[in-house]
Amino acid sequence: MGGWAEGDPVGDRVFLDLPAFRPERGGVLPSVRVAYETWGTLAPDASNAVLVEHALTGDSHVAGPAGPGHPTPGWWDGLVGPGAPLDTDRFFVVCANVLGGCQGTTGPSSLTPDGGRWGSRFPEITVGDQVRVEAALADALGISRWACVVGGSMGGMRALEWAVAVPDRVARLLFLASGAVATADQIGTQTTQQAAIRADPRWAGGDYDPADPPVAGLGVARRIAHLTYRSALELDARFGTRVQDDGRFAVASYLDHHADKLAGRFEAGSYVLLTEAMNSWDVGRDRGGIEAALARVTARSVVAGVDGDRLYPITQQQQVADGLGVPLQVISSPFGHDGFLIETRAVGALLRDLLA
Ligand SMILES: CC(=O)SCCNC(=O)CCNC(=O)[C@H](O)C(C)(C)COP(=O)(O)OP(=O)(O)OC[C@H]1O[C@@H](n2cnc3c(N)ncnc32)[C@H](O)[C@@H]1OP(=O)(O)O
Ligand SMILES: N[C@@H](CCO)C(=O)O
Repeated sequence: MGGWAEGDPVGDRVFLDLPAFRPERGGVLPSVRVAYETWGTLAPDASNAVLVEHALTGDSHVAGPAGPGHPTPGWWDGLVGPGAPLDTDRFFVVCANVLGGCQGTTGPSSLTPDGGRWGSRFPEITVGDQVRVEAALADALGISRWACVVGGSMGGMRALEWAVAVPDRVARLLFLASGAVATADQIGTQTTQQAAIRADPRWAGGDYDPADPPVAGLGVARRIAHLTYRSALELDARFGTRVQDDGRFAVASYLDHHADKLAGRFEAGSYVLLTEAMNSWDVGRDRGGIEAALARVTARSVVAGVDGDRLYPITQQQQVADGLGVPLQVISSPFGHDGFLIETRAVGALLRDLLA
């Protein structure tokens, strides 16, 4: 299907410094740094730009190997590159680390002007705030209208917010494995994850020592989250009741592994802040409700979900598809929510159709 290959041109992570930013719920960030990567070449009229929005623990590194500033290989590696669905011979692909994140964009682990870390002083942020920062990035890059905005899960929220907040700036939209508003189930599992982090004494109210972070709490949060990202059937088929030589249930060992990996690459402060932004997500707030908000969208849209997704059930994408007046595309996958990351062939086919 194409995709990034050794030797292909890839953008290094670059930074844009923005002036003071006022989040909608109060407070002020005296400056905001945005870390982003690009692939391909921007057309002289800037008409070929595609914005890719990463999910909760993702970053700007959509494609390419792991490296400095990219703790993991590209999370949609096969989808970006010459001849790939996001064909870098045609498109200029942009992905920025989200406001509040921890892979180069300003977040709770960033330094304040007084030289300390933001920690608990970091203001509450919303998905709308995150998109306003991305709009400033688009302005700086000279992109007045995206050829396409693409996102899954938390990235789907930002993609939809773009298409609703500034419809004239989004020509096409791929909304994947996400919802128009947080559900009680999502808020419940995410606040439980936050509670696990807060219960770690190292959390210190959010002002933890960066040399001794609350990895135990973050690890428990990831275990809970990871269970919601996969399906019960898949886990049972893979691990069943198997006990490893080290005495651990195989599934517990698998979750330990994912907990350790996340704790090694992610900040607990960003985890709490970003899950709270997801908890407050409601595209219809202050817009007369979800239906009225979706009616603002002018982008040619594809809405897709994963059939076994227990976290963002397909009914949530059906609501968005109905509101946008498009058919719902269902990706069949045993993996559940993580299907949006794993089923790149199916996602690629949707992208090719949308961008044809
Ligand atoms: C846009 C974004 O969201 S970006 C962020 C996405 N990336 C991540 O979240 C990174 C964490 N990983 C994941 O969430 C998922 O692994 C995905 C979606 C990326 C990939 O899913 P899959 O390919 O199905 O991988 P899977 O969940 O099976 O995990 C494989 C890992 O588990 C390990 N593993 C499997 N069984 C066991 C076990 N019994 N004990 C310990 N480890 C185990 C494998 O060795 C492998 O380790 P590695 O990733 O260090 O190589
Ligand atoms: N594995 C994804 C799932 C959230 O959508 C992540 O960690 O971002």
